[in-house]
Amino acid sequence: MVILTAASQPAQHGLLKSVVLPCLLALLVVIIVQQFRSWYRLRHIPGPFWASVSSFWMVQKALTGKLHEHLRDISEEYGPLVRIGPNEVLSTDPDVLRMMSAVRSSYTKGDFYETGRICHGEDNVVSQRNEAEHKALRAKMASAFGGRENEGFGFGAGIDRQVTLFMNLINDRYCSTATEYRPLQFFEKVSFFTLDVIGDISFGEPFGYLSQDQDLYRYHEIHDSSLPAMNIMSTMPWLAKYAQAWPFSKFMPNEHDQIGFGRLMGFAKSFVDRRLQPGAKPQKDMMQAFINSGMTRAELIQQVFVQTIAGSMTTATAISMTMLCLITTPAAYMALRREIDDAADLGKLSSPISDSEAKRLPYLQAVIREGLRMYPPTTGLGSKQVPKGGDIVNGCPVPEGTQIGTNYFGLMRSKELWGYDANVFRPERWLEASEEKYRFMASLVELEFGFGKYQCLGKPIAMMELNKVFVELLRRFDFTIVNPQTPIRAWSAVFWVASDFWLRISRRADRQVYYEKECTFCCG
Ligand code: HEM
Repeated sequence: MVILTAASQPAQHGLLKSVVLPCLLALLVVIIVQQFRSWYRLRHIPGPFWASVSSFWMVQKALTGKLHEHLRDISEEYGPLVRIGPNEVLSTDPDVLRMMSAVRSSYTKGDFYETGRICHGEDNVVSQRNEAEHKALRAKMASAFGGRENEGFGFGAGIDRQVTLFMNLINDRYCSTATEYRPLQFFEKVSFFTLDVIGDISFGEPFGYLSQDQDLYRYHEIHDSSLPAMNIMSTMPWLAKYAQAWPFSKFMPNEHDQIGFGRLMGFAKSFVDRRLQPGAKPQKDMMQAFINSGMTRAELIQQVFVQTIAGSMTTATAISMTMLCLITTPAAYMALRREIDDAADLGKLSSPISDSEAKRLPYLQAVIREGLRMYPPTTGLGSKQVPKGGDIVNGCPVPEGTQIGTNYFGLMRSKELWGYDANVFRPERWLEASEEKYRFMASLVELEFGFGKYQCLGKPIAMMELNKVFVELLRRFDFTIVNPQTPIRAWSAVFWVASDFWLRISRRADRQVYYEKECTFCCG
C-alpha cells in the first residue's frame, strides 16, 4: 500500500506539471488579456483606477448604502463622463441623458434592466430590453396611464379616498396630546398610503394597509431586506441571470409563499384570473383598461408586480423626504402653511384639495420640486447601452455595447447646475427664478422620472399624490421630530430604504374644522 502510494506520487507530480499547471497558466493569461482588453477599450475615459479594472469598486461602494454619494463625488472630481466599471460609465450631463432615451434614439435599455425581471423567463415593461416589444407593451398601457379610460374613473377619486383614510388614520390613532404620546413612524405609514393608492386605482380596491394599519404579509420587511441583494446585482447585472436560474431560482419568492413578494405573486395570479374569467363584470380601474387594450394574461400578471413595486416606494420616498426637509426648515414649513391657510380662508381649497387647485399654489409647487431635487426617489444606475458603431459622448468616443448609467442624486446636487447652495433645501430658488430658468430647472427635476421612450408611466399619478398629500397634512397637523440627532435612517439600494422616521403629531389648535367627523378607526 505504502509502496503503491509512493510510486503514484511521481505520476501525480507529472500530471500536475504536464496538464494542470499549463492549463492554469493559460487560464491566467486569458484572464489577463481579457482584463487588459476591457480596460483598454475605455482607457481614455477618466475615473478611479480600480473602477476601470473591476466591478468590485462599485460593489464595495454599493455595500455602504451610499453609492449615490460616491458617484456624486467622482462626477465632481472627473467631470460629466466618468468610468465606473470595466464596461460602465456614468453621465450626469442632462443633454446626454435626454439623447439616450429620446423616442428615436438607437440606444437601448442596458444590462441594468435585467435586475427588473421579477419572474424567471418573464419580462415586464421595466425589464423588457427588446425595443420593438417594449414599444408595443407601452402602447397597450398608454390608455390606462392616461386615466381617461372608463367613464367616471380617474386617478383623482382613488387618491382622494386614500388620502382621506390616511388623514383619518393619523387623526384617530397617532395624534399626541399633553397627556398622550403616540409617535408614528412616518415612512411606514406613508408607504401604506402609497400602496393603497396603487391598489385602489389599479385593482379596484386598496390592499388594506391603511385600514388594518399593519405591514400586511410582511411586505415592507421583505422588500427592505431584499434590496441589498438587488443593489449588488444592479452593479453586476450578469449576476441577475444566475440568481433567476436553477438552482438559485429555488430560493426566489414563489406564488405559494404566504409573505412578501411571493404573496404578491399569488395575489397577482389569482386576481388576474378572476378578472379574465368568462362573464367577469368589467370594473372601472387601470386593470380593466389594460384588459381592454389586449394585454395577455402573462403581461397582466407582470404588470401587477410593476405597478405595486414601481409605484409605491418611489412616491413614499418623495413624500417622506420632502416632509423631512420641510420639518427641518421652519421658514419653508411656515411659508407653505401660510399659503395653504390663506387659500383655505379664501375658499380656494376643496377637501381633499383638487389637482388643479394645488397647481395654483406656487409655494407648494416649489416645495414639491425642491423635495424631489434634494432626494431623487430612484438611485439605481438605469444604464442605457451604446448602439452599434459606438458614439461620441461629451467629445469622447464610446464603443458600442458600453453601459452608460446615471446618478440623479449627483445631477440634482450639482453646484454647477444649482449654485453654491445646491445641498440646501430652499424652495425659494424656484420663486426667484426667471420664467426661462424655472423651465430649465423643472426640466432637470423631471429627468428623475426618466425621459422619452422610457419615461415613467406613473408620473401623473405620483405628481397628483404629491399635490394632495402635503396640503392635507399641513392644514390639519403640527409635526415634531422625535430624534433630532438622527431624524431618519435612510440608505440607498436602487431605491431608498428608510426607517425610524419618528414623528410626534398633534392636531393644529388653530384649525379645528377638519376634526368634526366620524372616527373611522378606533370607533369602528
Ligand atoms: C416620485 C415617484 C416616481 C419616480 C421618481 C419614478 C421614477 C421612474 C424612473 C426613473 C423610471 C425609469 C426610467 C428609465 O428607465 O429611464 C420609471 C419607470 C417606470 N415607472 Fe416610475 N416613478 C415614480 C412613480 C411611479 C408610479 C406611481 C408608477 C405607477 C403607478 C410608476 C410606474 C412606472 C413604470 C410602469 C415604469 C416603466 C416605464 C418603461 O420602462 O417604459 N412609477 N419610473
